[in-house]
Amino acid sequence: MLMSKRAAPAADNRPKSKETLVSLSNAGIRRDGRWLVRGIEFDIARGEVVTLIGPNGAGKSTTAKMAIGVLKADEGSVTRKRDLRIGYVPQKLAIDWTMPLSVRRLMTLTGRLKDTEIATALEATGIAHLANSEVRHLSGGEFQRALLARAIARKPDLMVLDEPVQGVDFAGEAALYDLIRTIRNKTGCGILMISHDLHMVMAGTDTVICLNGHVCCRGTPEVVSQSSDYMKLFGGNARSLAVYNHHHDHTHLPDGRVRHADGSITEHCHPEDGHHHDHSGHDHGHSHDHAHGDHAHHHDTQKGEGTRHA
Ligand SMILES: Nc1ncnc2c1ncn2[C@@H]1O[C@H](COP(=O)(O)OP(=O)(O)OP(=O)(O)O)[C@@H](O)[C@H]1O
Repeated sequence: MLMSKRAAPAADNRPKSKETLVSLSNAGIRRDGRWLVRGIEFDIARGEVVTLIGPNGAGKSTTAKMAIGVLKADEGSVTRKRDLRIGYVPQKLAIDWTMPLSVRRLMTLTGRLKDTEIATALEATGIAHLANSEVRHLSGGEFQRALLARAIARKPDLMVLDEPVQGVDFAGEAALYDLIRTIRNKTGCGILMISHDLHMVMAGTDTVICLNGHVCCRGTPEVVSQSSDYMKLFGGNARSLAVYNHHHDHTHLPDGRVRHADGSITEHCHPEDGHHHDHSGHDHGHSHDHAHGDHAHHHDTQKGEGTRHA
């Protein structure tokens, strides 16, 4: 399907030479009698950028929180390198925007930092000149840079970035992805990034994992970007075509069982189920013919709307 012509969804063929920072094995989170995500399998190695994509409500944030231990897996296992240092940039930040807050203060809200550490981090994200600026006056791109600076100041082994380009215009977005790549190259940290826009993942991602309550598919973005179908969908006019389709032929029921196209119900997916196909020739669209809850199956991501969550 869209990520890889050959790779089965659960198979992970990446070389294992680099130090593994986090490893999820058959991991799932259950709330109110419903599996939010289930059967999640992936590793993040040092220096690797893994991006989770999927529609709204697919479980991307839930999976990231499970990976870093904010949420505990209800089944399966999540293992982290000993003393793993994590820099987390959440999707939403509980900030009282009516209160004055400088960038410098934002950096130290959750822990002390030396002046030199603050200066180095702001320098690295290109906003050293904004150290004393009011956070509420920052542009979307500057705000995201401030959050990145805050995360890298503690020299994490793993950075987790939940929608790191929200509220950022197109040019700013490209610059931010460059910056994220530079941080990875300079520090060698692993990066787990979340996006619901397939276009975004082209920038410097090693592995894309498409979620929809479970791992639909995974692979390198190169495979996608080199395919003529991808070009048709995303080339040239990529921004307005940030809609992805892919085909599922089964439904994950709230109790974890699976209902197939023929109406039969089994405990697990069949190997030949939709997201397990060899998808060569598949259009790189993403049209779900079944529901994993009530999320939208086509989504056109509009950026630059300044969605800063308070
Ligand atoms: N604590 C909770 N209790 C019950 N349901 C929850 C809880 N947290 C999240 N959910 C539900 O789990 C599903 C996955 O949520 P999650 O935030 O992980 O999705 P997402 O892929 O990050 O979505 P988005 O792209 O909209 O940010 C959603 O349907 C959400 O409503």
